[in-house]
Parts: sequence; structure tokens; C-alpha cells
Amino acid sequence: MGVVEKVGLVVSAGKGLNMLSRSKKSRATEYHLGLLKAKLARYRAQLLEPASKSGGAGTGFDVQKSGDARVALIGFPSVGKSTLLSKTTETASETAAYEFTTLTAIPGVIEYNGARIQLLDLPGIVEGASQGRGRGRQVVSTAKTADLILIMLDATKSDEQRRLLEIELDAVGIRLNKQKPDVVFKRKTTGGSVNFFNTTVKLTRTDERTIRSILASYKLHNCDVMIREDITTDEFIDVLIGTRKYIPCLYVYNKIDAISLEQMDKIARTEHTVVISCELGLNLDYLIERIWDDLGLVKIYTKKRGAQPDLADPVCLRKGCGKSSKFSPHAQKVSLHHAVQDEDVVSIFTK
Ligand SMILES: Nc1nc2c(ncn2[C@@H]2O[C@H](COP(=O)(O)OP(=O)(O)OP(=O)(O)O)[C@@H](O)[C@H]2O)c(=O)[nH]1
Ligand SMILES: [K+]
Ligand SMILES: [Mg+2]
Repeated sequence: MGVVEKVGLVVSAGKGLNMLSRSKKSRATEYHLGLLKAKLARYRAQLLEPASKSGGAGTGFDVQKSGDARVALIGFPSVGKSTLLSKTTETASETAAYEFTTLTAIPGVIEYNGARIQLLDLPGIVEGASQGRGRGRQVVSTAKTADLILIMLDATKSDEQRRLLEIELDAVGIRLNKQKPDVVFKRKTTGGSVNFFNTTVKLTRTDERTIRSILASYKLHNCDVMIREDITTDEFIDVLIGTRKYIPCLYVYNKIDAISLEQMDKIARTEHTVVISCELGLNLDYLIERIWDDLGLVKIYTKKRGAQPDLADPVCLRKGCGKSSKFSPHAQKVSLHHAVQDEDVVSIFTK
């Protein structure tokens, strides 16, 4: 009995030591990988954001932004992007069964809830688009200017298409459905050569040593870093690069008329996803509702003092955070920084 216990003790101690060295090892790997990623991210950023503004492959299509928000359609060829534009707006964009029917950006307007939402039909992209294949570079650059990206997918094809598109957008610095990391990062011109590092939370996915080394590798020797959420090393690099775009995204699976109900059911339950059939006009109303929601649009009514609000002519704004007056429907005076809610009535006055 006693012997067995002893053996047990020895074995578990050995395990403990093993685990210790393994986690040390993985910390070291994480550290070196972090530095390597910082270097790579810097090279990529230089490639993608040339100092000259002379245009070229890195710039998007020359279409003016208009209306209350811009939504860009991104997808492989022939998934039905132009069919969607033609069905939801007054604009006709050529559709056909062959690939690369659309060769440039075609804007249309979705009118909904008093808002004018610009929907941008774009050429299909292929794998390697961000590296300049086809019109890809131009398409993904245009995606950067959108307030919402619709990644359009063919429901009859494998889900590999979705991953490939995400890779292309990620490569040009677009972060989908992510908030900007809660990190305060300031470069300073005075105060000597020291990087101040502070956190308000425990870091479990990166550490101070990795971050300090990355700062050094960027030749940053005089800045303030305050980390307020449990970020990864990659997210810290994003903050340093500074040109990342955090854009909401809806995955739109088209051609559900050509798959089974079971398959459709499964896809429809995934996060940030809408299933449609452009051909049969199925679920397009719901898609537009979701676009409105994801854009965070609100409509507010304006009124002159002492007059009734003009309910026929709302103004559309992007939603701020926070709640409107909890005393509604009664009027309340608020500051100009007040965040409005959907269907608020607003009148502006001077003291
Ligand atoms: N079965 C089915 N076919 C569809 C649907 N929507 C579009 N299509 C067909 O898909 C083909 C391609 O449609 P397009 O709208 O030209 O696709 P696109 O994504 O704009 O293609 P590119 O401009 O070439 O990138 C056409 O033959 C359409 O008729 C749908 O809901 N169901
Ligand atoms: K097509
Ligand atoms: Mg098209």
C-alpha cells in the first residue's frame, strides 16, 4: 500500500515538472512568434500602404460614397452579387452564368426605413486577390471603405470559400466583426527613452516581455501603452500598425433554392449569417433588415419648437452607444453629445 502511494507521488511530480517545461516552451514559442509576426506585419503594411497617393493597384474604384451608409458585396465570381443588386435596387447590373461578368464597381441604392443605403456591386475576386491577382486588389481596397461588408457565398459550394475570402480581407488589414482592441497607445516626443507599460487586466494570451520586444523591434522607445483587455500578440500588432479597419460583416449564402432544407437550416443558424435566394427572391426583405441592424442605423425625427415632428421625413444616423432618455415619450433636454435611439424625436435649441 505504502509503496504504491510513493510511486503515485513520484509519477505526479514528474508530470508537474513536465508541464512546467512545456508551458515555458510554449511561452518562448509565443514570444518568438510574436516578434516574427510584428516584422511580417510591418513589411505587409509597407507594401499595402505606399507613401505616394498616386493611385495604382492599391486604390479602390472611383465611386463616390452616397447616402447614409455604404455596403460592399465581396465574393467569388458567379455567386450572385449582381443578381442581388438588381433585385434590391433600381440599378441593373449585368448577370450571367460565366465568371467575371462584372468588371467594375456598380452602385445601387437600397431605400429602407427612410435611409438610403449604397450597395456596391463589385467584380468577383479569386484566391490571391490581396496580392494583386485580377482586380482583386482594387476590390479589397474598396471593401475597406464600406460601413458593412456582405461576404456573398454560393450555398451549393464548400465552406472553404468563406475561409479563403476572410484570408484575403485579413491580408489587407480588414478585421471582420471585431472591435478595435481596448489599448491606449501613444507615441511621445518628450520624456526620454522609456516605454511605459500598464495593464488593467491580467494578460493570458501575450505578456509584457513580448510587447516590449515588439516595441523595440519597431524602434519605439518613447511611448505609453495601457492595455485594458486580454488581447493577443496579433491584436497588439494591429494597434501598432494603426491602419486596421474594423468592419462589421454579414455572410450571405445565396442559391438556397439549390440545396436541401437540412443544409439550409444548418447554415442559417450560424452567427452573422443570412440565407437567401436571389433568383426566387427569398428572404431578401430579412436581409435588408439585417443590413439596417448591422449598420447600426437609427432614424430620428426632427421638430421645430412648439410644432409637431415631421414623421414623413426622418433623418438617418449611425447609432451611438448608450441609451436615450428613459423618460420618453416625454421630452427631455440633453447635451449635443447625447446618443440618439431609433425613432427619437429631436429638436435643437440654443440656450
Ligand atoms: N440557383 C440560383 N442561381 C442564382 C441565384 N442568384 C443568381 N444565380 C445565378 O448565378 C449566376 C451568376 O449570377 P451573377 O449575379 O452574375 O453573379 P456575380 O456574383 O455577379 O458574378 P460575377 O460578376 O461574374 O462575379 C447567374 O447565372 C444567375 O442566374 C439563386 O438564388 N439561385
Ligand atoms: K457571373
Ligand atoms: Mg456580377
